[in-house]
Amino acid sequence: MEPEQSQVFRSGIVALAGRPNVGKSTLVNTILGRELSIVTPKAQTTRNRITAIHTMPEAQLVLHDTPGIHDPKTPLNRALVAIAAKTLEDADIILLITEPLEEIHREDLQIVDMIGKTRTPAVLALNKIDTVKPQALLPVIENFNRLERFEEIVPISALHGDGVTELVNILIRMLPPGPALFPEDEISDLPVRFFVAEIVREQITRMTGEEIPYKTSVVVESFKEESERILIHVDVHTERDSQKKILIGKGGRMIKQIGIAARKKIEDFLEAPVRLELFVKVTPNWTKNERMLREFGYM
Ligand SMILES: Nc1nc2c(ncn2[C@@H]2O[C@H](COP(=O)(O)OP(=O)(O)OP(=O)(O)O)[C@@H](O)[C@H]2O)c(=O)[nH]1
Repeated sequence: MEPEQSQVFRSGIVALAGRPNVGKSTLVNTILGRELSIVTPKAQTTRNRITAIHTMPEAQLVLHDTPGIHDPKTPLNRALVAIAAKTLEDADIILLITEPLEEIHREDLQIVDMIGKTRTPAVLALNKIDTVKPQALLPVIENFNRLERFEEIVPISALHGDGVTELVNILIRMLPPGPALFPEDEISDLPVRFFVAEIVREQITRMTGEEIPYKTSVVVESFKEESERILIHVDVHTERDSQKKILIGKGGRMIKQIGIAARKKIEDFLEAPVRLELFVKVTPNWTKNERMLREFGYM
């Protein structure tokens, strides 16, 4: 007997694209049902490509984060735009996430332009619908429909979960048939080091405000499993002495707080006791220097 359509297992890669703060991390967390990626109210915390894997009985979704599309003036931005273009091209589906604004945001149009240069089918998730009246949605949907780039436009609230199941079902239907790309118990193919760095970054963002996180790069220098606990040595690179001072704080108070909060989260994540050592360093021009961008994994 031929298997029914619904019995065919599907799997593939979904590239998540969207401006900072539209709710990509929140959506990934809602889909996965646990806190895996980093959610903060500050923009651009997900600078590297996060891969999250959601395995269901009938399908496996591999979610790739696409870096924001910036004016490619600096080497860092050029590297990010190149990664973005490749992520979109390599995916099975592009999922653009945005908010219901009266007019389409300029940066969304840039992403739509990039989508047009790929052969990848695209879906639009209109997030944060809990923040607008239902009648405000229709004109927004029409604006995006006119671009003729999206196979589906799905209103959702990533925060409250509305529409997320529908969205996932649409994505599953669009995936090619095929076996799971990753073993079932694997949530992410990114090394633990990456998550450790993201957790430290998140705490820096939470505790220092807008400016500092953009100017820092967090690198896990070593990760040793000892008998009693895991010893982790992390370097936080800043561009200037003034930023280092803010990060360290009066009498070392700031870095201590960041370290304590990050350690707790890392322990929750690894389910093991951790000793976290944070070192703040001044590495001038790290965002401008291509060699260092490569070293830090941005290229
Ligand atoms: N009201 C409302 N707020 C939301 C919704 N989804 C996300 N948010 C909020 O929007 C803010 C940004 O969400 P994130 O998930 O961090 O956004 P992001 O797109 O991953 O941001 P970057 O890491 O900067 O790319 C957070 O304060 C979320 O709580 C939603 O459906 N409704």
